[in-house]
Amino acid sequence: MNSINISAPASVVARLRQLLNEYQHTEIELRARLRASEARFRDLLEMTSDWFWEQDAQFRFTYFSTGLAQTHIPSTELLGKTRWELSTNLTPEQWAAHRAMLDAHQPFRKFEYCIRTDAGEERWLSINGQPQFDERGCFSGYRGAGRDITERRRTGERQRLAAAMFEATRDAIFITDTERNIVAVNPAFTALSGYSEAEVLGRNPRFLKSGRYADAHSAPLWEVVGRKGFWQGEFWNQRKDGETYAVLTTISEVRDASGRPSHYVGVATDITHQKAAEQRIEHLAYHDALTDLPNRALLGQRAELALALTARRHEALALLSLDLDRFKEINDVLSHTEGDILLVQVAARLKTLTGDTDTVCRIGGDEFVLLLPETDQERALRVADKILAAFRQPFPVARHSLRITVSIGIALYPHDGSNVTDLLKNADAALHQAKQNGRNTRTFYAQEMNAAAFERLVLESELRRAIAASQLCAYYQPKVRLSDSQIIGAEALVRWRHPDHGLIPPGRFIPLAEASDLIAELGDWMLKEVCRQQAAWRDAGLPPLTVAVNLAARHFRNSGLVAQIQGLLAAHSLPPQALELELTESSLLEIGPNTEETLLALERLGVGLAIDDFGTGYSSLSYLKRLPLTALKVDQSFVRDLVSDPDDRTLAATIIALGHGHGLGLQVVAEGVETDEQRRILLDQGCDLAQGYFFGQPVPAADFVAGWIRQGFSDVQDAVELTEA
Ligand SMILES: Nc1nc2c(ncn2[C@@H]2O[C@H](COP(=O)(O)O[C@H]3[C@@H](O)[C@H](n4cnc5c(=O)[nH]c(N)nc54)O[C@@H]3COP(=O)(O)O)[C@@H](O)[C@H]2O)c(=O)[nH]1
Repeated sequence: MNSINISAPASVVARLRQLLNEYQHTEIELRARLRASEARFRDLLEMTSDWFWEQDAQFRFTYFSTGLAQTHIPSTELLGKTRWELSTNLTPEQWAAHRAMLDAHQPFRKFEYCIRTDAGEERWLSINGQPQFDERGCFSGYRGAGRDITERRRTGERQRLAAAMFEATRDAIFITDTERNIVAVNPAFTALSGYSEAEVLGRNPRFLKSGRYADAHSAPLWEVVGRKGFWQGEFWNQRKDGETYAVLTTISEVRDASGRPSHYVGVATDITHQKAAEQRIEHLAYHDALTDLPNRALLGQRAELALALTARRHEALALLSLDLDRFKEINDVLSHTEGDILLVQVAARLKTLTGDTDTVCRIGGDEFVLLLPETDQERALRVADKILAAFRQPFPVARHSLRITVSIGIALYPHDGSNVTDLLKNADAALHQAKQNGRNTRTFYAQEMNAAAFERLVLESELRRAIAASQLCAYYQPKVRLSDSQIIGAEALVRWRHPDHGLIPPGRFIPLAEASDLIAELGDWMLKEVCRQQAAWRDAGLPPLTVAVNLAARHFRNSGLVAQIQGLLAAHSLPPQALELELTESSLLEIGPNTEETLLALERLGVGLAIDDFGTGYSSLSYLKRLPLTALKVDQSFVRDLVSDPDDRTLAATIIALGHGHGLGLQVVAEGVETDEQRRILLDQGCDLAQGYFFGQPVPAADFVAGWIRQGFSDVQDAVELTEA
C-alpha cells in the first residue's frame, strides 16, 4: 500500500481498493477453506482405522497419525527409526528388494509384514508409501498410510487351515443347506461312500441309509440339532457298491451373521472296524474261544429268558449237564492239541443232535450244558439217549479213531428247581450220580443227590481232621507167589476209623481226598505208617517183606518225593526193597513226562513201581517202555469173570504176555482173586503173583502177621504181641 502513488487518479485508487478488498475476501475465504480441509483431514485421520505416516529423506519415521494406536504399537517405539530397524518377519532378501525400491524413490503398495512389538505382540501391517520431493524436485522422504491387517491375516489363516482340513481330514465331511441338501463334500466323504461329489450334490444325506437298522434317529436328530446346535450318533450306511459301513456322525448347525441357521455340517468317522472289534469282544465275552459255543455267561442269560417264557406258558424245560468220561486220559496220552480237537468235534456233534431253540454250551474243560426249552422228561430222555448213541461213533482225531463216552445229568423245570442256579446245581448232582453209576449213562436228578453232596462236604472237612486225630489206620492184604502160594509181600490199604460212623472204606473218602489236597497228606501218612510197621516187624524178627503203598499222581509231581522216601527208609533202617509204590494206570498218565525224572530216581534208589488197575486206562506200549516199572497189576475186573468169560481170559492172558514180553520184563500181579479156579487159570497163563480174598482180605497189621505166621513163620510168634501193642 505504501507503493501506491498518491498522485494516481481517484479511479485508479478506487480500483486498487476494490482489488484489495477482493483479495482480502479471497484470502479469508481460502484460509477458511484450508481450515475446513485441515479439519476434515484431521477428522479423517482420527476416525479411520488406518494411520498416516511420514519419513524423512533417511527413511526415519517422523510422524504417525493417531490411527497407529489400534495396533497397540506406541509411536514412540517407532519414531526416529527406519523400518528395517524394527523387529519384523521379513527376510534379508525381502528387505533388500524393498530397500532397492525406496532407494529408487518408487511408490509402493500393500507392503505386508509382521512386526513384533516391544511388548512381544505380533501385528500384521500393510503399508502404502509415496515418495516426496520438495519444490526443487529433491527427494525429501516418504509418506503414506498403514493398515493393521492382523485380524484379516488370522481369518485368512484360519480359512486356509479349515480348507486344508476339509480336504485332508480322514473324516467324511458333508455340508448341507437349510433344506438339508448337500452343497459340499470333502474327498474323504467320496472315498468312504464311493460317490463322487457330483453324484451327491443337491441330495439329502439320508440316501446313504443302509436299512441295516431301523432309522430311528431321523426325527429326534433334527429336533436335537435345532435345540442344542448339534447331534451325535451312529449310522450304518451303504456305500455305492452296496457294502455297509458304520459311522459316528456329528451334525452341527452353522449360523450366519444374523444368527439364523445357514448350513449344517456333518462329520462322519468310519467306525466299521471298531464296531467289528466291539462285536468280536462281545462275542468272546459270551462264547467259548475253542468251540465257539455259548459260555456260562450266555447260558445264564438264555436260561433266564427261557425260564421266564416257560413259566408264563406253564411249560417244562430241561437242563442237561454233560461231562466226557476219562477225557483227561486222552488229553494226557495224546496231547492237549488233540484233546482240543476232540472237544471241537464233540461240540459240533452235540449241535447236530439238538434243535434250533436249544442251546449247547461249553462251560469249561470237558463240561457241556444243554438248555432245552419246551422239554419234558420224555424229550429230555430222548435227547440224552440220542447223545449217548451218537458217542458210540468214534471221533477221528489226528490219525486216531477215538472212542469216548459221556455221562449226563438231567434237571427239569419246574420239578427240580425254579431258577438257573438250582437247575444247574441239580443237573450237576445228577451228573455226579451218572459217573458213580459207571459212566456212559444219563441220570435224572433226585432230591437225595443233594443230600449225598452235602454228606460229601461234611466228610471232606472231617477227613481233614482225621489225619491229625489219628483216625486213619493201615490194613494189609497179602500178595502171594502163584507157583507156591507163599506170601512174598503185602499191599497196604488205608482205613478210616470214624468215631461216629465206624470203619469207613477208602472207596468213600479216597475220591474226596483226590479232589482236594488231602490225598498228598494221606499218602505221606501211609508211607510213614508202613515204614514204621515194617521196622517193627523186622525188629520182631519177621523176614523182610515188600509192602506196596498206593500213591496218587500228585505225589509224583512233588520233586521232594525221592528225598522223603530215602529219609523214611534211613530213619527206620529199611532197605529200599521194603517198599513198592503203586500208581493206577490212569494216574500214571496224569503225572506226565515231567515226572519221569522222579521215577528214574526212585528206580536208582531201588524202590519198586507197580501199575495198578492195569487194562482200564489208555497207556501205550511205548509209554510203558519208557518208564522204570517193576510190576503190572491186572485189574480185578478182568479176573472176576475169568472162569466164565473167554474174552476176559484172553484179556488177562494178553496183559500177562505184555508184562513179560516186549522187553518190559515186569512181574505180573493178578488182583481180586477170589477162587481157586481163578488162581489156577492165572497160574496156567504164567501170572507171577496174586492178591485177593482167596489168599486173604485186607486186615489190620496184627491179623496180617497172624496169617503170615500161620503160613510158616511160627518162630516169630512173639512178634504178634509186639505189633498188637
Ligand atoms: N491213594 C490211595 N488209595 C488207596 C489207599 N488205600 C486204598 N486205596 C484205594 O481205594 C480203593 C478201594 O480200596 P479197598 O476198599 O481197600 O479195596 C481194595 C481191596 O480191599 C479190594 N480187594 C482186594 N482183593 C479183593 C477181592 O478178592 N475181591 C474184591 N471184590 N475186592 C478185593 O481191592 C482194592 C485194592 O485195589 P487196588 O488198590 O487197585 O489193588 C482202591 O482203589 C485202592 O487202591 C491208599 O492208602 N492210598
